[in-house]
Parts: sequence; structure tokens; C-alpha cells
Amino acid sequence: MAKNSQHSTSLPLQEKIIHNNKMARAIELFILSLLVSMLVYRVVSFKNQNHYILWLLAFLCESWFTFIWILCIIIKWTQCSMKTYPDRLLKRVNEFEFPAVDIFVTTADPILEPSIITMNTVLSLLAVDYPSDKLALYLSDDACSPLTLYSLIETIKFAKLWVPFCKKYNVQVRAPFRYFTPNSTPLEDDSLEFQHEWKTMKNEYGDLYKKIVVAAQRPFTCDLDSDFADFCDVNRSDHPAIIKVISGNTYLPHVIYISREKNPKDHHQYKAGAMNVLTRVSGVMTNAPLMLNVDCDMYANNPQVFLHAMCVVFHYKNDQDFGFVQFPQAFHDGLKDDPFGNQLTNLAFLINGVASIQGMFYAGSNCFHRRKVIYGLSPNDKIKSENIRNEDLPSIIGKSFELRESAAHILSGSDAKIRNQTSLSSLIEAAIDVAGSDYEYGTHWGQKIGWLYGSAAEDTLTGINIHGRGWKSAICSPDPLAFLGCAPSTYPSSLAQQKRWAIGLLEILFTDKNPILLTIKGNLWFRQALAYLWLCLWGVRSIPEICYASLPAYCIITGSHFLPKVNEQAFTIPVGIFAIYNVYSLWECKHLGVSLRMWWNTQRMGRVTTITAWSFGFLSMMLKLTGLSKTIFEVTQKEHKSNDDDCVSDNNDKNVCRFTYDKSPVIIPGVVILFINMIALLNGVLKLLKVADNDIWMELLGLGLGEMFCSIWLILCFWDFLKGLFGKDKYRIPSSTILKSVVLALFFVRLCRMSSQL
Ligand SMILES: O=c1ccn([C@@H]2O[C@H](COP(=O)(O)OP(=O)(O)O[C@H]3O[C@H](CO)[C@@H](O)[C@H](O)[C@H]3O)[C@@H](O)[C@H]2O)c(=O)[nH]1
Ligand SMILES: [Mn+2]
Repeated sequence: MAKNSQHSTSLPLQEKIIHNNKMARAIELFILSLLVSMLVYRVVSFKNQNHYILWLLAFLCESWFTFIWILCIIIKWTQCSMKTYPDRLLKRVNEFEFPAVDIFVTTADPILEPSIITMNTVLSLLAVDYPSDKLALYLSDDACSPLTLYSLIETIKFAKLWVPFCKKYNVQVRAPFRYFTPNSTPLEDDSLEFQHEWKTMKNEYGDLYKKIVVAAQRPFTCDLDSDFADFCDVNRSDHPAIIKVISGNTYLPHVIYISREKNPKDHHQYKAGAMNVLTRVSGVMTNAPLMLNVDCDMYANNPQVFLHAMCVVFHYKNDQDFGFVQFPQAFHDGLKDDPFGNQLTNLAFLINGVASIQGMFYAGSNCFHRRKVIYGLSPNDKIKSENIRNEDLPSIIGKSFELRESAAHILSGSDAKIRNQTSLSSLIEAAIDVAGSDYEYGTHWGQKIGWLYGSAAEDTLTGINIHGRGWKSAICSPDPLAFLGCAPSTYPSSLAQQKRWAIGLLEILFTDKNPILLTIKGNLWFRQALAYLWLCLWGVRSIPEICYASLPAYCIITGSHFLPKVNEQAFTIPVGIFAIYNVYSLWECKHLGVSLRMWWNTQRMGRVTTITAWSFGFLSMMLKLTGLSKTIFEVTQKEHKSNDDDCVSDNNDKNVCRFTYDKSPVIIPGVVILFINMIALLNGVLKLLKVADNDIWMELLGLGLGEMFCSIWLILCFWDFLKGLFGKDKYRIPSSTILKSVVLALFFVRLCRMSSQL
């Protein structure tokens, strides 16, 4: 029953804060009016042009930009955020009323994702402020690596000390690699007891760290009676399921290691496949009504995160439309000023916008889902457990009897009880059954229930499916931030990530989860559909962007114009758009409290990423549509800074922010844009040198100031590539890439010349 104190029952557990954005709306509408004026100008002056195709191309690109801008305005029109009050929750609700939560951590490769990072994720989650008997943590290891199991076993031993320590002293950051920074020492005025325990803890963590590092360097011997016997001679892409219950103690949640069955005959569906196995295995074992999933490169940064989530859950208890709570993905040690433009800070306003529509997108990590929502229920479905048992549950959820029983429990809404600890091991056989690689044949897994297949952005696809059934979602941003993770810290890994997103998001448009379809046929709200559309179109945006970025160079080389001339009145329109847009985005950055440098980096990388990574995303999608290739999920490299150099955030080492390059062709379009603009400018300057001094202004105007300016701006945007041409070692763009780009750039120049002779 609720604990009563008049005060605490009257105050809400969560509050929606509406942001006033009238000023922003006005500016956005003004920019829109300028964009429309530009289009009108294009139409009106079409007849006076001698270069119709050029004018038409510019018109098409600008129409597209205007369309994207309209989408942004609609998404950002209303803005809100959420504040949650865990203190009030603790006063109002008894701990035993809290729902159980199954926690899922995924890892796929002990080299790309060093075990110590994954283990810190695990430790931070085991130590949260939440009744530990309500939690179970499942670690999915797609690499089938004995190192991961070994690390987990050792980590649990350490957790038996670490978790009580954190709770006793109310430690704020419960991922040891963040708590024990190289220079940290306990404070002078901390109690002696604390200082002593602190040192023990630091040493223990140091030992754990060393054990894992040492273990990573030697092969695991095949010891038939050890925990690792199952790993004897296994191949990571062809092996039976391995599931181990690792016993903790009463202070620790259950911990279960899972390496699902892999068989080359059955597609394993990357992370989505792993999440579905986690859902089923946990369904058989603990069957909590809520599930939290955290990628191995994130950790819980706020020990009260579960309580914050419960504020939302309890707040919505009577409003049955609530599907999931997403916590933001923020980054620790993010490179200063975001040189690669991958920290997504600039999306804050869009996120607040989406939050005020149907709710935040599911972002793949840091999200609490209700199990019944993942099992395919819609807000208005009322199901009796008898009905499900008798009906066609096998064709939906599969043949496992245990899973069907537990699903029936969840779907009928009866309070699922967590099974007691001792029985977990006895459920391993049933768990192995549902972790089989062919379990899903003839069921709805991946098609209608669970994490959906068919996109490398399985998170967005799964999320849109949930919203499409009419569920709402919430975003909760407590202070300190709930989860922190690492953004890819090198340029190639950031490129790979952006490319994967561009493909994955585009793939969604070609499924039956297309936002427009879902809003017509399903229950996706119209504005929410537009928000999804904006997201899914990332890859498509590369095409108009590349076209538009080649226009200035084309014009300078051929002596034509795509912008109004300086002496025309219409010249003020593009100037106005450029100036106001930039001032506006600066103003937005100021609101977010980020530096001028960061603003420039996001602007510049906006152009660079669209033209490079997203265009390859688009290309891959085209190849996939024509059946020439398949998309895969490339796991991004995670870096662990060794304890002695906590380098990234202090940029003493300037080099971490420099662009590095590998052989990947993804940057070619960017290098080509750089080259053609350099050639164009060179061309322009040469022409200027040839004319007499007093004609120079006329000539400049003839060349088109606007076009020249655009060219210079583009070169500034691609400045890092320019440096890459002259860098050394990994800072140098590989010769093969340069060569291919030169060929393409010369081809472009040739085309310009040919077309101007027509
Ligand atoms: O076959 C696979 C591939 C990946 N993963 C896991 O998936 C997670 C995300 O992979 P990562 O390489 O870190 O991708 P990111 O680009 O950082 O991931 C973002 O984008 C993905 C979709 O593209 C989402 O799934 C993620 O949650 C989101 O953080 C990691 O825990 C991996 O271990 C697997 O379990 N099995
Ligand atoms: Mn990641």
C-alpha cells in the first residue's frame, strides 16, 4: 500500500515542462519565407536564363532544402522536456511494489569492444539504487568468447565488494573506470574507514583490470571440467547456445551469461537477433514486466536511474498508452568541440520537439520497454491468459512451453512474479531451447514482435513499430545524466557509424513500417510520422547536397551563374538565408551552452557527413534494392583509455582531434568536391590575373561573387581533407583515394568544358 504523507501524495512524480520557443518559431518562419522567395525567384526568372538545366537543378535542390526545413519547423514547433522526482516516489511507493526489471547488455566482439568496458557497464548496472532481488542482468555475447565469460565471473567476484561499497557511501559514479581516475584520491576529511575501504577497492579493481588484460593475451585452454569447457573448439559463427547462471549473493541481482546458438544456415540478425534471444531467455527465466537494454559501451552514470524510470512508469500507471522510456545517449570523454560532428548535440531541439508529439524515438540503448509492448500488444488489447494459451500462441511466440506460459502471464496483465534464485539453473534447458538459431522459424519474432529485422537501424525500426501501434513514449533526462557512453573517437569509426545509420534508416522507408504508411493504416501520429520521415531521409539528402555543392564550381569554370548576380535585387535573398541561418544556429548553440568552435564543427561536419557517409549509405541502399549487395551491421571500435592516460578530454594531445583515414572509399565524394572547388577557384584567379587593373571589378562581378563565396565556404568545410592531402602516416588520405578523386574531379571539369561548348 502507498505510504501516506499528504504532501508527497499530492505532488506529481513527473512534470512536463513546456518550453517557450516563440522567438525560434518566428525566425524559422522567416527563413522559410526567404526560401520560398528564392523558389519564386527561380520560377519567375526561368525564362531569362540561357542555362535552363543549371537553373532547374538549383531549383530542385532548393525545393528539397525547403522541404527538409518545413519538416524541421513542424517537428520543432512545440517543445517540452520532462522532470522526474525519485524522492517523491520513494515516499509514496513501497519498495516491494516496484516492478522487476530484466537488464540486457549486448556485446559482439572482445577486441572491438574491450571486455573491461563491458564489465564496467555490468558493474554500474548491478550497483544501481533499486532492490536487487527485482533485478536480473543478462549479458549477450555474440562473439562466443571465453574471455567474456571469464571476465564476467571475475567481475561478479569484485561486484560482491563493489556494490556494498557504493551503497554504503552513496557513491555517485558506479562504473569503477570512471570513479577511479588516475589522479583521484579520497578527500582529507573523509573518514578513515572510508579512506581505507576506498584504497582496498581501488586495488581490487586494479587486480580485476589486470586479470582481464592478462587473460586477453593468452588463449583459453580446453579444460574439460572448467566453466570454459563449452568453448572448446567452438567457432564463433557456428556453435550451440551457451548459457551460464553466475551466482552472486543476496545483495546482487542474478547474472546470466548468454551466447546464443549460431549456425551459418540461419541468419543471426545482428543486434536485433541478440535482443530477441535476450527477451526470450529472460522470459523463460525471470520474466520481468520491464526490460532495460544498455549497449556495452554505455554505463549507468546516475545510480537513481531506475527510480527516475519508475517515476514515469508509475505516473502512467493509469494511462495505459505508455510504451517505453528512453534516456538520452550522452558521451563521456567526448572529444572537445566534437571535431567529427558525431555527438549529435545539435539535435537537442528536435528531440524536445519529438518529445512533445508522440514521444522520443527508441535509440537502441538506455531504454526501458514494457515487455508486453515488445510482445506485440497494442494499447487497447485486452487479453485473458486462457485465450492466449489456447489460441495460436505457438505460431506467434514459438514452440517453447515455458515461454508461452510466461508470455501468457505478461499479456494477460497479471502481476508476474520473479522466480526464486535456486530455480534459475533448472531453467537452463528451457533457456537454451529458446536461444536456438532456428527457434524463430514460423513465428512472429523479428517480423511483428520483439526487435524487428530488416534494417541496420533496428532501434528506429522497432521504435516506429511501437509508435505505429499507438503507444506513446517518454524521454527522461535527469541530472546527472542517466547514462554515458563513448562516441566513436576516430574519424573512420565515426564514418562507419554514420554510414550504417544512413542505410538503416533508409531501409525503413522500404518496409511496411514506412512512416507514411503507418500513419495512414496504423496509429502513428501525423507529426510523429513527419519526424520519422525527417530521420529516415538522412541518406537521400546526400544527393541534392552533392549536386548543390558542385554548382559553384561548375559556374566558375564555365562562366555561368546559379545565384542572382550582385547587381540584382534578388541577390539579397541567398545572402539573407545564409546570414540569418548561421546566426540562428549560433543562437541555438548558445542556448545549449556550447562553444563557438563546436558550432562551426557541427555546421562543417553537417556538410561533410552528408556528402560522404550518407551518400554511401544511399548508394548501398540502391545496391541492396537492385539485389547486388546486402547490408551488414559493422560494429564500431570502442576505445578504452588505459588508466594512466585519461587523455581524450584533455586535449593536450591535439592529435586525437585530427582526422585519420583508412582505405575506405567513403570520403571520395568529399575529396572530389574539395578538388573541383579548388580547381574552380584557381581558374577564377587565373582569369582575374589576365585582365587589366581597372576592369578587375567588372570581371569579378562577371565571375559571380556569390559563386566564389560558396566555393570558398565549401573549401573551408572540407579543410580537414585538404590537410589530409599533406598529412603523414594515418593522417594522410591514402594515395589510392586521392587518385580516384583526381580522376573524378578531372572528369567533372571535362564535363563542364564540354557542356559550355554545346
Ligand atoms: O551482431 C551484433 C552487432 C552488434 N551488437 C551490439 O550492438 C550494440 C551497438 O553496436 P555499436 O557498434 O556500438 O553501434 P553504435 O553505432 O554505437 O550503435 C547505435 O546504433 C545502433 C543501430 O545502428 C543501435 O543498435 C545502438 O543501440 C546505438 O547506440 C553493441 O552493444 C554491440 O555489442 C550485437 O550484440 N550483435
Ligand atoms: Mn555504440
